[in-house]
Order: sequence, then C-alpha cells, then structure tokens
Amino acid sequence: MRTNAPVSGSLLADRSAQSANAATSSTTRVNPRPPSRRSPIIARTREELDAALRPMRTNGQTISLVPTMGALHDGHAALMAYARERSDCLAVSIFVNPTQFAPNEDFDSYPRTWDDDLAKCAQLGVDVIFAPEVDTMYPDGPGRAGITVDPGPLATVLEGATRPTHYRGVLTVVAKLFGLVRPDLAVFGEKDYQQLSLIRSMARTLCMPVEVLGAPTVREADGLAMSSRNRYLDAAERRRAVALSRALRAGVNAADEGAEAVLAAAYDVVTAADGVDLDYLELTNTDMGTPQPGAEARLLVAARVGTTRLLDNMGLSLGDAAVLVDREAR
Ligand SMILES: Nc1ncnc2c1ncn2[C@@H]1O[C@H](COP(=O)(O)OP(=O)(O)OP(=O)(O)O)[C@@H](O)[C@H]1O
Ligand SMILES: CC(C)(CO)[C@@H](O)C(=O)[O-]
Ligand code: BAL
Repeated sequence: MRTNAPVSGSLLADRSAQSANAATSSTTRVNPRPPSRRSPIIARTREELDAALRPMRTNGQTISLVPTMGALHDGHAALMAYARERSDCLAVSIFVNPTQFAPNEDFDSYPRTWDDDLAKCAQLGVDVIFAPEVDTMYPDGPGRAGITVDPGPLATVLEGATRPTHYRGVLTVVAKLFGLVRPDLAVFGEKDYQQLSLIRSMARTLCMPVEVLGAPTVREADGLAMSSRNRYLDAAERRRAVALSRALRAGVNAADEGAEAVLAAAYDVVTAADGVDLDYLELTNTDMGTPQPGAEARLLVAARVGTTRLLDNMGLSLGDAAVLVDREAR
C-alpha cells in the first residue's frame, strides 16, 4: 500500500464548506422547480455560450454550473437536480479535458456518448449545454496551456501521488469554465473528494465569485460508486469492484473505536478481495488534513480492478479513542 505524508490541514482548510453536510447547509436558496420542457441550448463556442446565457444574465437570473466529462449517469443527474433546485438557469459542461490526463492514461478511450448525454440533459431540465472543442478551451493547444493553476501541496498526495499532473489540469479547466460561464454556484460530486476540496480551495484562494457545493455520492444497489469508468469493467471485475465500498463501510462501522480500527477494518476487506490492487487507503479530516479524535473524518480509497482505476470515499464520525498508527509502519 502506498503511504502518503500527512497533509497539513491548515494549508488546505476550507472551513466554510465541508463534506455532505456542508452541501445541504448551504446558504443558497432552494427553489424546487420542474424541469424545463425546452430542449437545452447547445453552445460549442465561447460566442454561442455568451449568446445563450445573455438573456438569463440580463434578467438577473442565477446561473448554476455542473462541469462533467460526459458519459452521464445517475451521479451526474443528482448533481444536476441539486443545482437546478438552487438556481434559475442550469448550465452543464461536457468536455473531456485533455490536460488532466497523463500521456499513459485513457484520454483517447474515455467514453464519449453524446446522443445519450443530450437526451439525459433534456430530460433533466438542463437549460444550456456547453460542449466545446479542445481548441475552444485551449486556443494555443492543450500542450501549451500557458498560464495554469498551481494546485499546491494537496495535489501531490493520494490521487496526486499516482497522477502528478492531474489536478493542475483539473483546476485550470475548471477556472476557465468558471470564467466562461460565470456561474453563481457550481456543483461537484463528493465521489471525487480530493478534487472537490481542491476546487473549493481554488475558488476561495483566488477570490472567484462562485459558491462551490458538494453533493453526495450516488451508488449502485450493491454499493459501488457510480462512475463513467465503471463501463470499462467486465462482469467479473464488476463483481470485484464492490470491495471498495465494502471496505469503506467496514471502516465506517468501526468509527467508534477510533482511527486505527477504521483503517484496519477497511484494509482487511480491501486486501482480502481477489483481483483488487490497492493504491491507497487513507483517513483524513474533512479538509483532507490530519484526522482528529472525536471529529468528522473522511476515509478514502483507490484501487485498480483489472486495468481500471476506481476511487471512493465515505464520511464518518471518529470516536475519541483515536490514536493513529504510524503510516510508514503499515
Ligand atoms: N457517483 C457519483 N455521485 C455523485 N457525483 C458524481 C458521481 N460520479 C461522478 N460524480 C461527479 O460528477 C462530476 C463529473 O465527473 P465525471 O464526468 O468525471 O464523471 P465520473 O463518473 O467521475 O467519471 P470518472 O469515471 O472519469 O471518474 C464530478 O463532480 C464528479 O465528482
Ligand atoms: C471537474 C471536471 C469536469 C474537470 O474536467 C472533471 O475532473 C470531472 O468530471 O470530475
Ligand atoms: N472524475 C475525475 C476525472 C478524472 O479522473 O480525470
């Protein structure tokens, strides 16, 4: 198992918005409104996006954004419903962002399911779909992004240890999307918890006028977190993949006994599973710093099942008896 150096909570803290509860306790108004019956406007260029959003801006309507890479599933649908209830106009971006994929990763094979995505967006009451080409987002070419967002130390651990260039690409494209759409609020999934933490930190640190909200992870009936990459799994791998959420659940169930017990319980389940190659299993506080006894925490896991890398995480309340094992000793 990879061991990662502890991350300083104070560097990365976003105390204004944490975990699932933060999303539901947001100050944003909740405005249940039925899905619009109109088809979404499809904007492919910056000019088309401006034209699509101008009437909403002129009318003083609030705009929400759900950034995605397409291959939409019920997890994305939940983010859209969450955003739609909190805004007058819902924009969804569909863009497989090349700069967050390393050369050895799956950019070329990433699922692209435009017709199905469009039908889902129409059904979910999306007002505007922004689906740019690569050169619209990167006019000088994705390899020459020029000015990029430095994601800081949190981007070097956990996902960042395996994917060292990933979060620079994510934050750069999300900053661009925020600049283009200028949303009042943006919704991201807790499934990608480290990504959500980094985007919150970016918006706060760079004074971006957008409220970043996290929405809970949507799961398959057996507990597997929904993910576009689940499509890569064959039947046997799909059965094995449930080990990630089972491990997290075992950890959550041990929360009263403290941090050491949480990690041990989760570790036993994930390492006992055939064909599941653990990358990391870590316990953090809700800001992804060091977990504290008697406080809310986050248990995060990543593993390879066949050639597919999957991640998942769950929140828990740690018992007082928490003494962390030395990570290097595990
Ligand atoms: N199961 C889920 N529940 C809630 N939100 C999710 C879920 N899966 C993805 N999201 C969120 O949807 C947004 C778009 O993610 P993306 O398009 O990369 O889908 P994905 O399923 O995470 O794909 P991948 O398999 O590439 O990780 C992100 O904010 C992500 O956290
Ligand atoms: C936030 C995001 C859309 C940026 O490309 C992507 O990382 C994702 O889908 O999670
Ligand atoms: N949802 C995470 C996007 C990625 O893995 O590139």
